[in-house]
Amino acid sequence: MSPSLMVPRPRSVVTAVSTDHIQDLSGPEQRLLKKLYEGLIGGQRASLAESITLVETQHPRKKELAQVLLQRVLAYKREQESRNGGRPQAFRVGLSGPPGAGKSSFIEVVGKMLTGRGHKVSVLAVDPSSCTTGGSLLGDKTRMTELSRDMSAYIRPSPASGTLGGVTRTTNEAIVLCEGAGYDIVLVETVGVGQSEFAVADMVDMFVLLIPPAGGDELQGIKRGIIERADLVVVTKSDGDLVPPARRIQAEYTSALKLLRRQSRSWNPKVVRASSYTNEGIPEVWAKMESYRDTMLSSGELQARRQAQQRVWMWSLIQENVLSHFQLHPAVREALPRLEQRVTKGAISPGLAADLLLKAFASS
Ligand SMILES: Nc1nc2c(ncn2[C@@H]2O[C@H](COP(=O)(O)OP(=O)(O)OP(=O)(O)O)[C@@H](O)[C@H]2O)c(=O)[nH]1
Repeated sequence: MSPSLMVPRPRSVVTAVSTDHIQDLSGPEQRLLKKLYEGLIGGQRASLAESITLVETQHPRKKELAQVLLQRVLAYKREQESRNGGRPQAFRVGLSGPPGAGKSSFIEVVGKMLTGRGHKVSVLAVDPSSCTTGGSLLGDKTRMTELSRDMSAYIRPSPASGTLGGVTRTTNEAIVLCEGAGYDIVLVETVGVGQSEFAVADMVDMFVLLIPPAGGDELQGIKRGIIERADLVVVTKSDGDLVPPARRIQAEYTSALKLLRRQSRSWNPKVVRASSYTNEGIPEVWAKMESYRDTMLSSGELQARRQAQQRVWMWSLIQENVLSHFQLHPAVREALPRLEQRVTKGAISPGLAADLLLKAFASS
């Protein structure tokens, strides 16, 4: 993109973030940020919840405040990490699977096991249905009832509205806030619908696919592309009558994974079975996750993955922002309906229309 097409950033954002200060913030704003920051790093759930609400806001000034808060939390996390020899302190795990795969039951038992072992666990949801329909695949029913009562756990439903891009951004930011609040395990849950799985795979250290032990049609919804992204596949509900089909699915996925391109030089994706009802296989699943983390940390791949994710995240923010500036630009808005109509009728080529719109955008 030529420099003339670049969108100037609103000045106030630049000032607020780069100086992190004080002269730009009013007294009440400073007090609010101080209260949130101190509460958050003190591990208070109410402050964490309020901080996540702040990053989810659409309000322009509050968005700026959210960025200031994030900068402070990031600085705090960097300090903590450098004390930890540069190793990330938290482990981010993405969990996905078709509706009814047993995700919430799985997260409930794994989450309880982990808090029982002294971990602090947060669960964030990315629900693409709330973006498109305003309804929700993940949020409507009561899920993870026990874990939600656990003081060492924090469960946050998906933001109720916005584009997938917007939800992705706020989830990325919510991860940072959870880690600042001392949650050492962050689980990001999504359903296997639309692009949300790929978005989640791009924001975590490890991506886990949950597959129910049912054949045929129910598995049709699982995209090949997402299986390639899985570091671990868990065949759920492996109990009672479901053990034989669970074994069969395990064998099928094990051979399917062998044919796929490896994502990591040090880790081979595995397929395991577990039951949230009997708890069988649950400690083993966690042991595999830990072994993944140790392997990827010692090979340096985990750190490299995070660095790459930061870049991807930045570029997707830029794309989203540039596009919305473009769409809101007065000259573009004026020319767009007529040009769109002419393109649809075949009067001019899409390329020419795009050029004209970009010129209109760049010229004023
Ligand atoms: N037999 C058996 N059933 C299970 C197990 N885990 C979950 N289920 C059942 O499977 C159904 C779906 O479980 P959920 O945990 O709600 O699945 P989910 O993937 O979170 O579902 P959505 O919220 O629709 O995305 C429920 O009826 C559960 O009781 C299990 O380990 N064994």
